[in-house]
Amino acid sequence: MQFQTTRTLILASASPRRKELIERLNVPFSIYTADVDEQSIAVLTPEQYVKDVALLKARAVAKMHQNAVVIGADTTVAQGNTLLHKPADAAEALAHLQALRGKTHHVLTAVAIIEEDGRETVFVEKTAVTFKHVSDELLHAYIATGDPFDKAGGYGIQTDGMFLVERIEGDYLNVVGLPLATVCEQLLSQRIITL
Ligand SMILES: Cc1cn([C@H]2C[C@H](O)[C@@H](COP(=O)(O)OP(=O)(O)OP(=O)(O)O)O2)c(=O)[nH]c1=O
Repeated sequence: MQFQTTRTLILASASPRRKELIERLNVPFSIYTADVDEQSIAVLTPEQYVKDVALLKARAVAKMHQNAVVIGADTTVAQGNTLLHKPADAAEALAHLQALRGKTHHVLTAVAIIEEDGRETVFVEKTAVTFKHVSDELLHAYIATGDPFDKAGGYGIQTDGMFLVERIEGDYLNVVGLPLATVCEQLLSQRIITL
């Protein structure tokens, strides 16, 4: 697909997955990131938390690039009201994956769009993911690949985490880090991109 834009687009993300997905729109964009303190955000509900973090990321970049449309995102894994962030070490990765094993959890990605005039739009997409009843042996082997550590919940559905997944309900790309179809729909509706 080839979309058009006359605006300056910035992706406020260091995630290689988000970069690859935004590239599929075939419009020019740049990447800038700013350090944010995600721990400063209070967790009221998983929905509110991801929205606030996505906004924090987008605002930190928009502050320095006021003539651009800035897109920020945050992906978080929620099991009920418990959030499972990126694991700090192998023990935490194992704890996350054992907690997710044989059950259904939700992956929430919030996308925040800040326009040149400061107008903010934020939305959340939710995908239900059910894990298989996998063995500890498989979990150890998966953790040894190093894949869990830069990913919310400690797995990547698009990488070897695929061996843990029984089924999903909702947008697959939302789990990978950006619900591209909804992002595209939103950018079209705000006339940030056109056909
Ligand atoms: C559950 C899951 C998460 N993830 C990734 C998506 C996100 O990149 C990451 C969650 O961390 P985020 O904090 O959302 O993003 P990030 O730190 O990678 O990048 P930035 O803050 O600069 O935008 O987990 C996968 O790649 N696959 C999966 O299956």
